[in-house]
Amino acid sequence: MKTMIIKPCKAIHGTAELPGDKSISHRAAILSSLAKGRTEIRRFLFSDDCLVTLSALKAMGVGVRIFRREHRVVIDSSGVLCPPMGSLNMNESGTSARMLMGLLAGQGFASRLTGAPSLLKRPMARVIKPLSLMGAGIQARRKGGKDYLPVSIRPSVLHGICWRQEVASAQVKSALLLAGLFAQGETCVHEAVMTRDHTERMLRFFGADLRMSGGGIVVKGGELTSPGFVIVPGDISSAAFFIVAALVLKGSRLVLKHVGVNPTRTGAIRVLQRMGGRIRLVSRQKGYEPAADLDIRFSRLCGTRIRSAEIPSLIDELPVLMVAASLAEGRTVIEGAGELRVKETDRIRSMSWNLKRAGVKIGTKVAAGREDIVITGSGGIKGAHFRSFGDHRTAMSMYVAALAASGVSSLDDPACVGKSFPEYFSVFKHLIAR
Ligand SMILES: O=C(O)C1=C[C@@H](OP(=O)(O)O)[C@@H](O)[C@H](O)C1
Ligand SMILES: C=C(OP(=O)(O)O)C(=O)O
Repeated sequence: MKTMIIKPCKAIHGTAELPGDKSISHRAAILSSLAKGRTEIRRFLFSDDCLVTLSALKAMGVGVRIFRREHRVVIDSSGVLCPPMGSLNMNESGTSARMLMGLLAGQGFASRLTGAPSLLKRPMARVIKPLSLMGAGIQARRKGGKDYLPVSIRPSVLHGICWRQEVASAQVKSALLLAGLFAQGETCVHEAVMTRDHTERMLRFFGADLRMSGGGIVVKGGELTSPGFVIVPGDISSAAFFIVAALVLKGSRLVLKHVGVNPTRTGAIRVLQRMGGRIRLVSRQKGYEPAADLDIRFSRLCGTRIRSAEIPSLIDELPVLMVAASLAEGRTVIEGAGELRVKETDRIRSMSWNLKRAGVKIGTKVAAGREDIVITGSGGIKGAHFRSFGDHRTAMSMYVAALAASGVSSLDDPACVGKSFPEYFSVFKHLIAR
């Protein structure tokens, strides 16, 4: 898609039901493939990344039937994976790469994972190190003393370990828990800061022997049982763009239906409420994952301090929170934002580049191994030519910034939003038009 021209918009209005959660869609597909029999996944997210996971599972003999118009996937599995022909390409999906590495480490066949150039630059030692301690035979491409994709995985006999997380990463935790299903003994993961717990919830939903013990998550090997069907709630990370747009565009009122509100994912809501954002959770729905409708009204935002311990609960929302901070009154400090440097692109660099163009005062401060972002909000930004840097969250964030800007903007490579939210612009058009 060529450069998109974006005109400022007065307000957004209406009700929308957003696509299913990306993290939960990946997990639903993987666990359904490990459970013998049929599982139907409803409201599955058909984005580039989740399709990567489905293709990899299909390449390992899992029956995958896609009903796109109904947002449904039907998985038929024997409960046992088969050796894939050739390499499995993870394209740009870090979640697929790291979680499948954990899964493949414990299989009785060899495999190889590769990916697109952006993924080949992302760190893999964080997952290879603990998997190797479990006995996995993983050979990575080494560059500058660090591990990257492609990786080759030898069939190995795994044994459980007790692992204290060195990086607050749900992908790493999930890889270890998946490997733990195929390991002898118990596998235990301790987190200093809790990350999204979708894998734990989904494993329990599929009957795995998983419990909390001594502050750690403990899983035992064993078979999974399909619950028959899984309903994926709406993606809070996708909702965040609409929430910020409704908060900053004067006179807006928006209702988002059936959004996942797992507390390990709702840090952005808490931060925006702290900034003065009027966001209400209504019609709460219980289940293996909690959900709710979100009612959002235009609000006057003020700056805040986001603490390091909050980062895992809002990591993917940070780019759009940076937009909210730019449009707020006063200073916002985001402590310990360094993980943003190792996403699809360096999101501190991509967002700083764009926001500076929009006239925002933004800088970083590095001290004692921690990187903070400091934004001085002035209540307004100006239109400019924005760049996606090939990164979906940067593109979607700068689209929101452009809607709120004074003057026309443009955005290159808007098609990259397909990684997590192919219908992004059409949902916005519907809410702007009303
Ligand atoms: O587990 C997951 O589904 C994810 C975890 C996060 O990554 P990290 O585990 O690297 O923090 C997040 O950024 C990613 O979009 C999805
Ligand atoms: C970082 C992301 O995903 P992944 O790590 O799966 O590539 C994201 O969706 O913002």
